[in-house]
Amino acid sequence: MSVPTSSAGDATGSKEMPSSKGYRIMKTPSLNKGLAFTEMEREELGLKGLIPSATMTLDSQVKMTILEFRRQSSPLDKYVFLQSLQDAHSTLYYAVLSRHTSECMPFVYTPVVGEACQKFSQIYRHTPQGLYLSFEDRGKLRSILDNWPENDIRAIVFTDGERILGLGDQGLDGMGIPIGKLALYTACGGVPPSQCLPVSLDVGTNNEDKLNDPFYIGLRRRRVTGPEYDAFVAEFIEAAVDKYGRSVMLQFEDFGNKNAFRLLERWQNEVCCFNDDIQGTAAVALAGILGSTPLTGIPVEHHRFLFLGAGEAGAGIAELIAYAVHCETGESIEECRKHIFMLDSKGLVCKARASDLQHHKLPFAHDVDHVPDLLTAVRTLKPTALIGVSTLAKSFDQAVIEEMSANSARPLIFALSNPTSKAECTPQEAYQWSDGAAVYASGSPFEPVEYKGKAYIPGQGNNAYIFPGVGLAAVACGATQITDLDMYIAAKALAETISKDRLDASCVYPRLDDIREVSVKVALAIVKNKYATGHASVLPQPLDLEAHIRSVTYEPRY
Ligand SMILES: NC(=O)C1=CN([C@@H]2O[C@H](COP(=O)(O)OP(=O)(O)OC[C@H]3O[C@@H](n4cnc5c(N)ncnc54)[C@H](OP(=O)(O)O)[C@@H]3O)[C@@H](O)[C@H]2O)C=CC1
Ligand SMILES: CC(=O)C(=O)O
Ligand SMILES: [Mg+2]
Repeated sequence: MSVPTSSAGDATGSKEMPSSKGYRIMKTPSLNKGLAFTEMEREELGLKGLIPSATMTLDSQVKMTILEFRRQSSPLDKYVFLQSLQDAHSTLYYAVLSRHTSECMPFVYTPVVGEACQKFSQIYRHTPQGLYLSFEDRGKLRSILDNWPENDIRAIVFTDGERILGLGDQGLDGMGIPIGKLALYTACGGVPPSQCLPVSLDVGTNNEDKLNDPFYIGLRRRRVTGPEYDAFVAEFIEAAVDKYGRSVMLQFEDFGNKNAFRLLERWQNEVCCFNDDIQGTAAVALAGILGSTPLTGIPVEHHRFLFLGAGEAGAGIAELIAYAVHCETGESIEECRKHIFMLDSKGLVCKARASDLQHHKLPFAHDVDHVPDLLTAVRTLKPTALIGVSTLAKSFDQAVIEEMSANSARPLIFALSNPTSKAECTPQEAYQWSDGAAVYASGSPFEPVEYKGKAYIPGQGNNAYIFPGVGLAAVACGATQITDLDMYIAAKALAETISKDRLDASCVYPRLDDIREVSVKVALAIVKNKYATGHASVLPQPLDLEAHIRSVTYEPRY
């Protein structure tokens, strides 16, 4: 990024851009070094007097900042503190996030980003953190992209805010999600922050509280639907590809499921895109299942799966499991789906309901009797793995977990709904009600648990283990397409990173503090596949793919 130049006589009225070069440098987050500017830089760049005389290294700045972060009193204060740091001093922000990933991640991402989205209008800080593309500006999106200060964008996360975590329609306030996800692209995947762009597609909201809130900063109208909605999304995607090129990676995030499946089908073979809630979640869940075999003794093809929730996450995970079993055993996908059952808000998805079911549920509408509730489904179907993607807090109750334990010596209990308040059960509950037998994972982070003198670490089964690696892969090889095979490969690569000591604590995911290395492994697996299948545009193929991937990663340093 270059230093903004002084310009007078524009639409800023009588106000002019500051003429001091040093001031403009310090106000540019990616150029600001704060107290780390050297004496020579202070002289040469006109910074004298703008900074106290002390100097500090990046290491000392990180130490000082993490202490200040810890002094913030509420979770939302911590979120705002980190966002303000990102706005003011981005190298320091990414250094803090990269070196204190497990400590800071809950305040950039789930669960606190959920509260931040609910209150996004209240905590809006008047600095551009991404692009807000309003339906009112349809027809002009391509030129609006030129207002963003960076031109070499490689990764975009975009949402229309309709299904923000398990918190429903947040309208424009859902922008907290793309901002948080892209912060993890950089902190966890090493994708350069200048190449990342968060985007909110503001098509209105059906959230009455937002519509009635005088301080809501989004479009004050009910959601755009139908052909106008599709045309607006298409205008954005085409504008992004036109400006940034065929290999710009577009991540659909937190769309409502009536749009998400259709949009993915429409665009997945045309541009480099994926839907994180459908595909990224699928890969992380499959990784946990593959990684659990040493604990359960059950390979994926011998599990019997029951899902609570048959939406984006549920259908995505179920289809990838079937794909994985098909790849492992050679059985047809249809056969592989027969081991997977789903409940939605109307009970068991089954053949008798076929005429009323959404398209994505039909492959799992088996010829079994309808049951209305989870406990009866567990009793009759006898699953060995229970996966919660329902947004229904506390739905895995004692009776359900006990019944699961009767079916399997080490039942898989994945309570993946976000944020924490929506988790189907806590790890404490899962371990206690299964007498320590459950192999548990959650979508949002939980503290380790001690049960009967043994230490358990609840793994975070969150797509954050996948999308930074997918993004890194796409950027490193200029991917032109992301496929289900990529997600299967990513899941296998992630499963291979689980260490013995994590497994000893019944945990089926690696340490979050190791995520940079994990993302390189995920990226390497995908990049190999992209070259093998002709979906890489960085040519000729680098000889050493891992070295190439590492060479494109960003390190926060001055
Ligand atoms: N851990 C992770 O990485 C991820 C977690 N998630 C979480 O998963 C949850 C679901 O997300 P997503 O699939 O995208 O959302 P969707 O809206 O697409 O699907 C939600 C599903 O839950 C079902 N459901 C709702 N209420 C009940 C109920 N009372 N009983 C049974 N089923 C119910 C819905 O039923 P119906 O179809 O009848 O409406 C629907 O099938 C969210 O909390 C989200 O945060 C999502 C992505 C990633
Ligand atoms: C993690 C995530 O993508 C979600 O809960 O929507
Ligand atoms: Mg999501």
